[in-house]
Amino acid sequence: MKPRDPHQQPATKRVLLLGANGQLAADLRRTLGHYELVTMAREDLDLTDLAAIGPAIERQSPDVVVNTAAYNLVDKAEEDPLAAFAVNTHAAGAIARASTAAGALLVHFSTDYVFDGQGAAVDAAFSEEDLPSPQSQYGISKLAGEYQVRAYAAECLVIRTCGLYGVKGSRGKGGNFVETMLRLAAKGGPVRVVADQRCTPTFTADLAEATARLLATRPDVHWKDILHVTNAGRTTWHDFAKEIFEASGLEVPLEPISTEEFGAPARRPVHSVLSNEKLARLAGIAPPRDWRDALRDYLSQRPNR
Ligand SMILES: NC(=O)C1=CN([C@@H]2O[C@H](COP(=O)(O)OP(=O)(O)OC[C@H]3O[C@@H](n4cnc5c(N)ncnc54)[C@H](OP(=O)(O)O)[C@@H]3O)[C@@H](O)[C@H]2O)C=CC1
Ligand SMILES: Cc1cn([C@H]2C[C@H](O)[C@@H](COP(=O)(O)OP(=O)(O)O[C@H]3O[C@@H](C)C(=O)[C@@H](O)[C@H]3O)O2)c(=O)[nH]c1=O
Repeated sequence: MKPRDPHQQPATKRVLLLGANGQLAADLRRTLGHYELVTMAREDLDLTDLAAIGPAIERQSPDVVVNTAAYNLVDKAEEDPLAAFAVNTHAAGAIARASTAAGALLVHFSTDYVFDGQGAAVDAAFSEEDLPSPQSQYGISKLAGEYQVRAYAAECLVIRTCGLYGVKGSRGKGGNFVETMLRLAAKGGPVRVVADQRCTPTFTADLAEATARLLATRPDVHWKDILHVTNAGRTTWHDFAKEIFEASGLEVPLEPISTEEFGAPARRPVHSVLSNEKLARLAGIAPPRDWRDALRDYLSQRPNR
């Protein structure tokens, strides 16, 4: 273990990026590219092999470990919760222990699905101090992962985010919501989308930018903190789809439906808008732009698929 003065914040030099083939990782490779960046994907380290995690991280001797790896299949996790817990909870704990042993700060990502949003006002936004109440195996496994990380990492930052879409597309999900909507539109519709779940879809480029700023400035947060980082504003999945079609100049029949009508196996939060207030107040980092601007930027960057 490298000796560390807890009162001195070390300069970040060597960053180990886990989950390196994912969509968020693709943007982090760019925004963290000025560091000595070491990347590990599944083929380098299978995170379900808990015993392999410690030695693999120790070998790299990182100053910072950034863990983007996750089991993201929300519905499938209901029938195979152990698969979700293996990566989202137990691997997260092993990564935290290994980061502590290496003297590294751990940056770990979590989700709005730790909340249920029951009874939340339309204009409400969850703060980091609000009590989580996950409704799905995925959400429970991610919340348990947060606890593992905060219990075992000497220094960590848990970044909760929401509804990610990035140019690379989610590896776990095989794409993202925007691409799914455009694919359904290409078939002519009607596209039916839930209109009773409110959240803030977030462009991975903006999250990766905010993460890089957090690392660069080492702000006045306690390095065991949770921080919410999403694009600004709020919408429903239905209105997000509407905006995707409008911004793409597509006229597609779009029907609002209820969560019950959609009938997914996993329960999702009815309201999971996250407040970025702490990011601005403690970290002094301007919250990412409005979700509509981010979406337009994404649409201009996406390759023609
Ligand atoms: N996607 C979303 O909408 C949201 C995501 N988040 C969180 O943000 C983070 C990043 O998500 P995102 O970039 O979208 O996810 P991706 O699915 O794009 O990337 C996750 C990566 O984890 C890797 N992984 C999964 N299982 C293992 C394993 N056993 N061993 C090694 N690697 C593994 C995958 O590897 P491989 O490429 O080989 O499959 C994949 O590259 C995650 O923590 C997620 O929970 C939070 C809110 C919303
Ligand atoms: C494809 C589709 C989805 N939906 C609904 C299902 C769901 O409630 C919502 C969003 O669809 P998704 O498939 O993106 O849902 P989901 O996989 O639950 O998305 C979540 O992924 C995990 C990893 C997170 O952490 C969350 O922040 C969130 O982004 O839209 C429709 O109503 N119609 C459709 O045609």
